[in-house]
Parts: sequence; C-alpha cells; structure tokens
Amino acid sequence: MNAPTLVAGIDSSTQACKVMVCDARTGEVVRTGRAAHPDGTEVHPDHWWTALQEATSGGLLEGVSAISVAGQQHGMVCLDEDQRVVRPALLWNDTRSAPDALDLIDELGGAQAWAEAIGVVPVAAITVTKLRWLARNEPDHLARTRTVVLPHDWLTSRLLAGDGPVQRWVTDRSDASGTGYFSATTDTYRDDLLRLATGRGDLELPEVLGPATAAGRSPAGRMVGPGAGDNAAAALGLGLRGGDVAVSLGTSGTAFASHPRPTQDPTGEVAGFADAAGGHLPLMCTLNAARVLGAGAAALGTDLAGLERLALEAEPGAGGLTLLPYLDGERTPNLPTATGTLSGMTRNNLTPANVARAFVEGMLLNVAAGVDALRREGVDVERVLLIGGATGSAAVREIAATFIGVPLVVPAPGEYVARGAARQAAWVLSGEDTCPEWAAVELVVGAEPVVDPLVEEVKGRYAELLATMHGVRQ
Ligand SMILES: Nc1ncnc2c1ncn2[C@@H]1O[C@H](COP(=O)(O)OP(=O)(O)O)[C@@H](O)[C@H]1O
Ligand SMILES: O=C(CO)[C@@H](O)[C@H](O)COP(=O)(O)O
Repeated sequence: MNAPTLVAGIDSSTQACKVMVCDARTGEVVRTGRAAHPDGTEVHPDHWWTALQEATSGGLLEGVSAISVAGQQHGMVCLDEDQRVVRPALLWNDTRSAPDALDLIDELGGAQAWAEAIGVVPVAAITVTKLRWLARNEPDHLARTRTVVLPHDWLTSRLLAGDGPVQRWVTDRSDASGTGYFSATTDTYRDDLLRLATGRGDLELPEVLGPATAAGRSPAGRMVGPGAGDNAAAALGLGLRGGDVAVSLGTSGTAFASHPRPTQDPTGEVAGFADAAGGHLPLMCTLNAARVLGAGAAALGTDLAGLERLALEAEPGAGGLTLLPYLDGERTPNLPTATGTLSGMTRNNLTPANVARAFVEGMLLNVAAGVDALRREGVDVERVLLIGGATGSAAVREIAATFIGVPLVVPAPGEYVARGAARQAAWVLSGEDTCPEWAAVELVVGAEPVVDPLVEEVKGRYAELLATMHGVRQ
C-alpha cells in the first residue's frame, strides 16, 4: 500500500505551540508535537518561532506535503522597513489599550457605527486599539513601523522565507477580520479606520488570501496554506455544521459558530468575524477560562486534579457561593479593570469543596453567556461542542452539561485548532473548490439539557451579582 500523503497543522496559541500531522485524505492523526510559549501579555514573536522549531524537532514534519498555521488572534506584530520586529507583540489578552478602545468608539460616532462599518465594536483585544495605544504611548515605535501583521501571518511568512528575508506578508480573511480594520462583509481593508487609529496612511498590511489559496512553498518544498485565526481553524477542525456552536475553554473562553451571514452586534458582545471557509464566524470571547481553574487550585493548595475532585464533592450551587471569574480583567462583559469576586460566604459554606465548585461554575457561566448572545444574533443553536484544555476536567464536563442549556457534546480530547489548520493544508493541496471531508470527530460525552430549579437559581444569583458589579462600575 502507498504511504499516505501527509499534511500538518500548527496551533500557535497563547500558552503553547501544538502541531498535528494528519493523513490528508482521512484526517487520521499520524504524529503530534508541542512546546510551551512564555507567559505574559506581550511576547517577542521569536519565541513563537523557537517553540515551533521545538514542537517539530525530531523529524515531526518528515514527509509532510503541505502545512498551515492557525494562531491566537489580534496580536499586534510591528515590523520595520528591514522586517525586524519593532517591539514585543501586544497579545489579545493585554488590556492596556482599553481607554483607546473607548476613544476610537467615540471618534467614529459610537458602537453602532463600528458595528455597521466592520461588524466589530473595538475592545482592548482588537488590534486597532493596540495601534492607537502605540501611537499614544510609543510614537517612536509607530514611526519605525512599516508593516503590521498578526501572529499567524508572521509565522506563515517565516515558514515561507526559511532563513532568508520575507518576500511577502500574507494573511487570511478569518484573522484579518479580527484586526478592527477589515470588513468581513466587503472583504476589504478599511484604511480609513487604520488611519483613524494611527494617523498613518502608509502602513503596509498583509495580502488577504482566499480560504484555499496557497501562500507559496517553504524552502523544504512544502506547500504553505493561508492559515487562519485559531477559532476559525477550530471550526474547520470540528467540521461545524448549521445548528452547532463550539465553546472553547482554553486561555480564552470562546463561543462561536460558522454562519452564512455577517452579524452587526452594537453591544459588542458578539464580534462579526469571518470563518476560514468563505463564510462568517460570529464569536464571543472571554479573557478568563482554563486559567481560572489553575488559580482556584493554587488558592486551595491543590492541583487541577484536586480542584476537580473537590468540585465534584460539592452540591450544585456551591452552597451559595458565587464567583465572578474576572481574574485577568474581562473582555466580555467589557470590564477590563475588573477583578474577581467571590460572594455569598458564610461560616458554614466556606469549604474547599464549595470554593472549588464556585470556581468551575463561575468560569462556565461567564462563557455560557456567549451561547445566548449568539442566539440573539440569529445563530441557530441546536447543540454545543465543548473543546479546549479545561475539558480535561470531569467537573467541567459534568457542570457544563447542566449549565449550557442545550444538548452538549464533548469531542474526544484533541487539538481541534491544529486539526483545522491541517485540514486547510489538505484543502490547499487538493486544489479542489471544497474542503475535503474528513472523518467526523469522535464524541465521548453527550448530555441532554437538565432542567433543574437549582441551576436556574445559581444562574439568577450570578446574574444579580454581575448586575451589581456593572452598577458599581458605571
Ligand atoms: N484537566 C484539566 N482541568 C482543568 N484545566 C486543564 C486541564 N488540563 C489542561 N487544563 C488547562 O487548559 C489550558 C490549556 O488549554 P488550551 O486549550 O491548550 O489553551 P490555549 O489554546 O489557550 O493554549 C491550561 O491553562 C491548562 O492548565
Ligand atoms: O482573542 C481571541 C479571539 O477573539 C482568542 O481566541 C485568542 O485567539 C486566543 O485564545 P486561546 O485559543 O489561546 O485560548
């Protein structure tokens, strides 16, 4: 039998670089690799390259014919005229540009104006606000900047260039749609919005390639795909269909769906991004997800397994404890300077088990709001597919089944962003008009929504605490 044609997908995410080598025809996983990224909300792009080298060391890419990169969205990578990195990239989870987001909203005429212009209302995560921050705080760095790209663009172009100079900067629709200066409705850059943020009309941006357009070949002869934003790649990796909503619990908590039409949510809760298949990807994103559990475990003097055990010991509702999990500030709801709140403590209920359960419940309720927000924007929600590192916790899987409110399925543990990037690489390699059908993802948990009065009470308590917080902060 002939050896299968191999393709590789890369997920350069916030915390790690993950690589998956698959059979181009079936999607079967052949090899995987991973390496950690440094912590922090600003990172020099060289670290992503080093992590990619480490993750693919030992011949991981041997025999691979095509490769695509998916990456954490929105990060601002500024390059000078010699293509050197001007300063470390400000990442999506860096909130220092929150005041710049407010200024930009005002200057364009309000949130509705942004929703109509590009389907996205700027918050600190969005690249355009980081550029305004740069203009305001580091004008010399802005003056030196010639080209602005995103993390996945930077890695894709490095893959194409090898050790030589980058000839061409490229991106794709899905990641471009997260910049704040690209419209997924017209598929064009909005130079006016870039100028509004920076005062510059001469900044160069990467060319936006079609979903299956080859960016070129690497020096090793591999075809390189256009790549994608990480959530758009996950949609490809999961093979999302109408009625499916993905909820990802990684560093960020996201809820998103592949959708045929652009959305324009003036509340800013749902961002009208593009997907990686020519359609749209309405998406809600929180800053606080899997790492909330790590922080809860550390506070309780245990590890993730310990937190899981404790949370499963407690009754639903955590004995009356409620956590607003804004440990890193928050993006949705837009409370960039918020901190976490643990409420409802009494001498009786303040047990490690209740605290552990409150951390899981609070983290899940924060992201579950995204499912309702998508429905409000016209997304058909028939089932939720739960992915991301935190699904490794049985407590998360079990409690999510009661909180999400629609049938929930948990795909077998896997790197679905990397799988989506690999599927894109297979598409580019095939030269076909449509993305190759791969085996459907294996589902290990299926749960019908539970109608439990206690769950409704917990949700009510959470909503009340959130309303109080909003009141305090207005
Ligand atoms: N069993 C588990 N329980 C809870 N959290 C987990 C578990 N396993 C991994 N995680 C967390 O998942 C996160 C990594 O998830 P991942 O989806 O890979 O994130 P990212 O894509 O942002 O790098 C880490 O914060 C890690 O601590
Ligand atoms: O900001 C967004 C999407 O808008 C995040 O999804 C980031 O793209 C990274 O998240 P992780 O996958 O690393 O958790």
